[in-house]
Amino acid sequence: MLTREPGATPVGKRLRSILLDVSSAGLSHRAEALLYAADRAEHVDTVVRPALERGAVVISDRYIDSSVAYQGAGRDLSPTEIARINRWATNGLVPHLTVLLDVAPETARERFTEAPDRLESEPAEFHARVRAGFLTLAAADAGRYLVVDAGQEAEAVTTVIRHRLDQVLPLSEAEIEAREEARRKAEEEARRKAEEEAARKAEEERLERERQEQLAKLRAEEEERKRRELEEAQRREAERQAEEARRRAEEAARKAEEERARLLAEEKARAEEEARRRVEEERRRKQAEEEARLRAEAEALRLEKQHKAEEALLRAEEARRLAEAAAAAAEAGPKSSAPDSGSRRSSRPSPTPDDATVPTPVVSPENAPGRTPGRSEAERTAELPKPPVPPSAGDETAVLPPVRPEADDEDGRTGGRSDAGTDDRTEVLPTFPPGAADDTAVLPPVRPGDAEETAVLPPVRGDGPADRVPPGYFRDDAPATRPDGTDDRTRELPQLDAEGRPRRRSDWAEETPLDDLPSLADELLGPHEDEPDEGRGRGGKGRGRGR
Ligand SMILES: Nc1ncnc2c1ncn2[C@@H]1O[C@H](COP(=O)(O)OP(=O)(O)OP(=O)(O)O)[C@@H](O)[C@H]1O
Ligand SMILES: Cc1cn([C@H]2C[C@H](O)[C@@H](COP(=O)(O)O)O2)c(=O)[nH]c1=O
Repeated sequence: MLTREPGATPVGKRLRSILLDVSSAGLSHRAEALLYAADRAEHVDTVVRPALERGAVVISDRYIDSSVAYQGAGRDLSPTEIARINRWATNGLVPHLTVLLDVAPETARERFTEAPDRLESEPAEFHARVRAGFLTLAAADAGRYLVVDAGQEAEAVTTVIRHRLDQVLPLSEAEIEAREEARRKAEEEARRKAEEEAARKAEEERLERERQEQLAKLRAEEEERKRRELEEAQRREAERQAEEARRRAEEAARKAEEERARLLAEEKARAEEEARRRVEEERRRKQAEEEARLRAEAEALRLEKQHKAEEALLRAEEARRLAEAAAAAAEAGPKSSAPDSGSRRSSRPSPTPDDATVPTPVVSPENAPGRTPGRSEAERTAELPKPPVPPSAGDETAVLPPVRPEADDEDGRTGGRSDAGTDDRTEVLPTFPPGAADDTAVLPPVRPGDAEETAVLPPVRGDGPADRVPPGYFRDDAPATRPDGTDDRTRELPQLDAEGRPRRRSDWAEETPLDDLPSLADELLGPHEDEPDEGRGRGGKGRGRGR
């Protein structure tokens, strides 16, 4: 039970007013002390004791110690007398615990909420003695006092006081029930918290499991993704390697094909080159054979012509001798020699004494001795009838002396004889007069069908024996210039067309190695001294004239 002094009872209320009202100023200290004791006696008797008897815990705001401090220490009264009066007034009721809230008088004055009453209006020294009186009482009986610093926070003051009361005061049923309820609540709270904690932990564990499972799933997915990426990379690498291998194989095949093609091309080129070489060798072989054949033919022809020329010369020489013999016989006795001469040349007129030589037999294609059907015109004109030649005449005409220029006579003929003897005369051939040379150099055109006529040349009449042989027996000294300007003077007659113009040499008439062969005159008379060696190739025919 909470109660207070002065004023807890009706009498105490009226006493409080008397005591605290400032209008009571001047109240004697003993009256004041007795009034506070009277209030207390009434209070204990009517309030405290009844409460204590009911078993209540009575907490009273102020009691006997306030009178000892204020009226004993503060005033000029004896604290012991104040204490004895109050023990008497309360019949010796002493509290179990007295809590002294100690605070400085200045602090207490600052906490005033109302106008200070008559005691609060006392000076500071009064309040200082009151404070000292309390502390002395507390110090005198420390077991019953609890001195609390009231200058601290109110909650702190409360805690200190409650703590001390819990040690002194027994628990009430309500307090015991409250404590049991609190314990149950605490246990329930603890169980709830434990369950919540368990649930939280379970949830956390579940979440952790889920998180771990999610992590594991993510790791698995990541590993699967990496595995697939690795497989994809490996697949791509395998494809790349396969593609690379295929490309290399294709490249190798291409190179092999190129190498094969190159080898085939080389083989083909070699074969073609070999074929060309063989063809060329065959052509050269055939050409060599042809050239050999042509050389053989030319050599045979040359030998044949040489032989024929020698025979013709021998016959001419023999004819000349016969003519000279006939002339001598005629001078000696024309009638005796005439028959012999006439018997030989019954079909021809006898030569006159003025003739330098015997009449040259006219050679025609029909009566040309040794004529071979199918020969060319040139060949036919070169062949002369063979006059009778003594067996020994060939030896005499085989070696002819050189012709000396001074032997030529005024007419340009080479009828002079050398001092070497009779054989030399056969070396000196008559020079055709300008007119005669023209007759033989420019022949009438050869027409088809009358080719035989061009072969019958008119006899050349001159002073020398050679003038009496038909053209063709000996080569003309005068150059027979061809219409085309070439200087073929012996082997070929000029070829003229119907109008008398030189016939163009046919395209097919290619030059042959025979062109470079020495002519018959070359063989018989030797090379021309005034011609350069390099000119003897192509212009070999007809050289040696004028010798
Ligand atoms: N520890 C404290 N800290 C601050 N303020 C306090 C404290 N204790 C009390 N007070 C205030 O001081 C004033 C006086 O307090 P309180 O009434 O308890 O003193 P009292 O001495 O019992 O007064 P009264 O003589 O009128 O009974 C009140 O307003 C109260 O709130
Ligand atoms: C009990 C008692 C009190 N007093 C004084 C102390 C105070 O100033 C007042 C009481 O006022 P409160 O506000 O109730 O504290 O009275 C005293 O002088 N003697 C006493 O015995």
